[in-house]
Amino acid sequence: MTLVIAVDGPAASGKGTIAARLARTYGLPHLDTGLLYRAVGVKVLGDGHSLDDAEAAAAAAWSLVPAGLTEDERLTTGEAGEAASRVAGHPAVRAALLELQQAFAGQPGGAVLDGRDIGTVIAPDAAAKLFVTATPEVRATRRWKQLTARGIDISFDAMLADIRRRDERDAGRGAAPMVQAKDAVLLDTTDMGIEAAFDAARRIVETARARHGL
Ligand SMILES: Nc1ncnc2c1ncn2[C@@H]1O[C@H](COP(=O)(O)OP(=O)(O)O)[C@@H](O)[C@H]1O
Ligand SMILES: Nc1ccn([C@@H]2O[C@H](COP(=O)(O)OP(=O)(O)O)[C@@H](O)[C@H]2O)c(=O)n1
Repeated sequence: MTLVIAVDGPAASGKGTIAARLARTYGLPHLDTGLLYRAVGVKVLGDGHSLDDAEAAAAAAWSLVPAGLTEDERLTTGEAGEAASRVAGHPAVRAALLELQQAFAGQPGGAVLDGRDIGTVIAPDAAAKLFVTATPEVRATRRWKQLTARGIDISFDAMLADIRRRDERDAGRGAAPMVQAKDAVLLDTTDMGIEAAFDAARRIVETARARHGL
């Protein structure tokens, strides 16, 4: 068994920060799977299609080139997050992105992936599974600070409404809904700073490593 770490959770819970630090700590490659859905959503909009057009979204997903997504600033906006969550509801889009994610998780040396369905669908046999969460208010505050620091103008109330809407859509969809895997450990970071959250995450991974002899 290899060390595959699945980090799932709702928007702005800190899963990406935790996943990136775990990857550095254990010397593993990291895939932010949200970027794949963001890239599909942005492509659909850029091509002038409706986000409800499952066929156009699936075509965008099949033609996706994952290289360079982390450097693409267009994928970090609130609109990209919203578009991502709309196209993510199409089963054909999820099917198109499945193989790529499973290949990443299946690398011989192990991997860290963060998203919504890593522990449930992409890597159900992952050695360590975390479900990172925090209250909507705290998550909206984190995302608001992150976006305003980049000069993006959005009110806190609009941010909170965005977060709540996305939570509802992601948890309520039929295809691979956001849900904590039965064997995932819940990490509520509402009252934790980044350091404390990371320490807690590392302890969860250490326990899983010991259990699997990794
Ligand atoms: N425990 C924490 N306390 C305070 N801020 C945090 C914490 N974890 C992450 N952040 C900050 O919140 C924002 C969203 O974190 P991120 O890791 O991108 O979330 P996600 O990947 O779940 O959307 C970032 O600006 C990050 O630096
Ligand atoms: N594994 C994943 C990752 C993201 N997504 C979708 O993509 C959207 C954007 O994901 P993200 O992880 O980039 O969003 P944030 O949590 O960073 O705001 C989510 O709201 C989900 O709808 C998904 O369905 N499955």
